[in-house]
Amino acid sequence: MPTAFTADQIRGAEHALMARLPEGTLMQRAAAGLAAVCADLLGRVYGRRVVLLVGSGDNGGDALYAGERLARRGARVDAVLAGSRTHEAGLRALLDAGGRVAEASAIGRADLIVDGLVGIGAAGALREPYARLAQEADAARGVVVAVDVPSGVDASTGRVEGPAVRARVTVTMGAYKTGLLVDPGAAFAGDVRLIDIGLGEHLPDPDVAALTARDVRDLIPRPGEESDKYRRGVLGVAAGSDLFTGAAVLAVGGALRGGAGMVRYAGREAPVAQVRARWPEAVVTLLGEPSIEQVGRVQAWVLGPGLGTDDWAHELAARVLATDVPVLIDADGLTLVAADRALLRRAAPVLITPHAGELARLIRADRADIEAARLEHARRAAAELGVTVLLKGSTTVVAEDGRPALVNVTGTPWLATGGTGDVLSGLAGALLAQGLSCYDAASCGAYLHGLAGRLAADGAPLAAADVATAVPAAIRTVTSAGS
Ligand SMILES: NC(=O)C1=CN([C@@H]2O[C@H](COP(=O)(O)OP(=O)(O)OC[C@H]3O[C@@H](n4cnc5c(N)ncnc54)[C@H](O)[C@@H]3O)[C@@H](O)[C@H]2O)[C@@H](O)CC1
Ligand SMILES: [K+]
Repeated sequence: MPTAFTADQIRGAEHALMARLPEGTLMQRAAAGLAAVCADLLGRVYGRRVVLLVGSGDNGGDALYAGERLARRGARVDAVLAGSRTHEAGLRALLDAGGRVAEASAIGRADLIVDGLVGIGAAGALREPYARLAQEADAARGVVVAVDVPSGVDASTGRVEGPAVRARVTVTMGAYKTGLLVDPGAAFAGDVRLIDIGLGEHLPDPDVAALTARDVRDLIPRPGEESDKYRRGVLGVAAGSDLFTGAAVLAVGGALRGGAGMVRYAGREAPVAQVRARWPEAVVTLLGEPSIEQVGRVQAWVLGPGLGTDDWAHELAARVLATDVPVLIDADGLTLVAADRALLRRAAPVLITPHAGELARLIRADRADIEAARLEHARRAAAELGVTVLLKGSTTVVAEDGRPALVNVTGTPWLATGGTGDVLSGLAGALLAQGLSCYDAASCGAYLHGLAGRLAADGAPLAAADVATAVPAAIRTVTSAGS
C-alpha cells in the first residue's frame, strides 16, 4: 500500500538516518536521483539549458548538487538565487562544474526548470521573491521539475495558500509526503517519482495511505459454496422522492452491482415505479407512512440520495437511524442530520459520504476551507461526529478516528457528473451489507467507483448509470491483480 508522511515524520526519520551516515550523504543521494530524472526528461543533456530556482534551505542544496551533475554532463546550468542565504557548498560545487548564477530572466529560456525554492521546511504561503518566481516558472515553456514538493504546496497537508509551482514531475526524497497525494497539492505535483535515500526502517506509521488493487482484492467479499442471497448481505435503500426518482434508481443499481445478495428498496410512489421498472431484481416496498416496519430484515441501510428534506423524509431518516445496523448517509440524508444532529446518536456504525458543501453544513465550516484542506476537515468531522467520513471530490479521502486516513487515487474528472454519488452510495452500502467495516467499505467503494468511472469513461463523457454498469468490470480488474 503506498504510504505518505508529514514533514515532521520525514524530518524525524532523516535525523535518525543522518546520525549513522557521513555528513552530506543523504543530499548526494537526493541530488543523484534528481539529476537522473532531469536527464531522462531532457533526453540529451549536452547543450540543454537548465535553470535552478534556489531557495535558502536544503531544498535549494538538492537543486544545486543536481545542477552540478547536469553541468558536468554538458548542460548549461543557471542558478537563480532567491533566498537571503544559499547552500554554500552546493553553490561552490555548481560553479566548479561550470554552472553560473543568473537573473530571473533566464527562466524564460530554459528547457528545464528545477524548483528548489522550498521543500518540507516551508511554512505558509510563499514569500517574495519566491512567489513571483513560481509564477514565472508556470508561464515559461520549459519542463518544470519540483524538488521534494512543489514550492507553495504544504508538504504535510496538500494545502495551497497562494502561488505555487505547477510541476510536470515531482522528485520526492525518501518517502511520499501527504501533500503529494491530497488535492489541491496533488494537482500541482504532476507525476511523482520517489527516490530511495534509505529512510525505510526509520519511518513511523504513515500519516495517510492509498489502497492498491491488491488491497481491495483481499478485502472485497466473495460468495462461497455456502452462500445464499440472505447470507451474502441484504441492503436496504431509503432514497428517492417524487421530485428525484433517478437517485433511487442509481443507488439501487450501484448496490446490485456491488454484490449485495439482495436489495430492499423502500420509498414513495414515483421512485418506486422507476425502481420497479429498471430493477426487477430489487424487492420494493411502497411506503405510505414513513416507516420501515414492513421492509424486512437488512444488514445495512443507504439513507438519503434524492430523499428530500421534508418532515416525511426526516421521519424516515429517524426510523432508519434507530435500527441497529450500519447506515451509510448521503446527500439529503446529510442535510437532514446537519439540521438535527441528534439523529446521529446511535450505537451502530455510521458512514457519511459528503462532498465539501455537505460537509461544510455538517461541521459548520466554510466550503472553500474544506476544499483547501480536505484531509484535516475529513479527520475533524470523523472525530467530532464519531462517524467514518468519505469526503468526495478531486481527491476522495476516508477518515476514521484512530485509523490512518486513506486517499483514493483511482478517480477521474469524468466522474464529476450528476448521479455518480448515488451509485457510490449504493456500491459502498452493498459492501457494508456484506460485512465490511465502514472504513473498508468506504475505501473499497471509493476505489471501485473510481476505477469503474475510468473504465466507463475511457477518455469521454460518461453517464452515472454507466458507472454502475462498469462496477463488475472494476471488480474483475482488481480480483485479477497479481499477488
Ligand atoms: N534533511 C535531510 O537529510 C535531507 C533534506 N533534503 C532536502 O531538504 C529539504 C528540507 O530542507 P530545509 O529543512 O532546509 O527546508 P527548505 O529548504 O524546505 O526550506 C527552508 C527555508 O525556506 C525558508 N522558507 C520557509 N517558508 C517559506 C516561505 N513560505 N516562503 C519563502 N521562504 C520560506 C526558510 O526561511 C528556510 O530558509 C527537503 O525538502 C529536501 O529537499 C534532501 O536533501 C534529503 C536529505
Ligand atoms: K521545491
